[in-house]
Amino acid sequence: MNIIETHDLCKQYGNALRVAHLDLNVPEGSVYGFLGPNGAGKSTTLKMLLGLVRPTAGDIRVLGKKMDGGNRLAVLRQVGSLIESPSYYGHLTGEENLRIVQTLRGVPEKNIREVLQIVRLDGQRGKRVAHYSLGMKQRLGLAAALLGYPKLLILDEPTNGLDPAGIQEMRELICSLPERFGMTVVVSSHLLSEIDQMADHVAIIREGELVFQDTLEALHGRSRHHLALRTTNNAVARAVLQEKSVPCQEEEGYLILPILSDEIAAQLTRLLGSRNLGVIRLEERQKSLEDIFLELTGKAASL
Ligand SMILES: Nc1ncnc2c1ncn2[C@@H]1O[C@H](COP(=O)(O)OP(=O)(O)OP(=O)(O)O)[C@@H](O)[C@H]1O
Repeated sequence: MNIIETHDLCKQYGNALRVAHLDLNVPEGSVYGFLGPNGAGKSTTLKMLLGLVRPTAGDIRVLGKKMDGGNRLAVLRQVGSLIESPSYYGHLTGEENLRIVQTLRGVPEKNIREVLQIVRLDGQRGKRVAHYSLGMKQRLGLAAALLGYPKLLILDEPTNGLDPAGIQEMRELICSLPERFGMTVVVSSHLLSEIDQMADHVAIIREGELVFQDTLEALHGRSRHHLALRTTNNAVARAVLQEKSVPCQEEEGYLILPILSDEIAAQLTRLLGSRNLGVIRLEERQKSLEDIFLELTGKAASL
């Protein structure tokens, strides 16, 4: 079952279609990484899922219900979110801040202690939030999102601005939520490496359009092995390969071929030698996830 389904979801700002015909399927119990370069439309999409931005066109179903006027509030009661920097009262303690949210949401008081423990802020609960580090503030934001033990958690770039230790901690926390509490987590990022370490399903968007949606495993499956061949005359070598029906394409001075058995590779190098071609390099390569991200989005993975 999919906990979120969108169909033909669009958002237009001025004349520009910033989110274009998105069909998203978020499986229940997954950590669903929503990946794309800056400005690709991630925040706009997540805000539409939460009813904070009105779609120009398309349908959204969350927890099996269509997100329209009648259902919206009932659905959102089962959804927690952290969008942009969390807001808080700096002069109040972490616990006092959570008490305000707890009262507004009408959830049991005992949840405050529990979520403070989950985000490992129980030792700092009496400290004023103005004196919290950025990582602590971010964890407090997550605690507020967790207060009602939502079925679905939507987090927009939750590791933005955190130091490496804070990032690692947030990542571990997010990964643990489906198993510990049966939650589904949608988490956006512009960093492939981050999604690679957190998610089991991935959607990649580019300029508002979905360019990939599948399991993380399927994304890894795209990083195929291949052979790279460099000879003293690639143009002639290419013709020889064609004669032998070996598909190849030229990339930066190398002929790129599919993986061949040792025996066929040996035959091929002998044949090239017999045509007076020297083999300078014959190496096995694998496309990295970064290469795939670049192919899909036109942007480097770390942008
Ligand atoms: N309220 C708005 N009015 C006009 N244009 C907007 C508005 N909100 C977003 N946009 C534009 O829509 C596009 C997508 O923005 P969005 O914030 O959704 O991207 P993003 O993928 O979340 O990027 P980032 O990682 O930088 O936050 C951008 O070109 C942005 O300028």
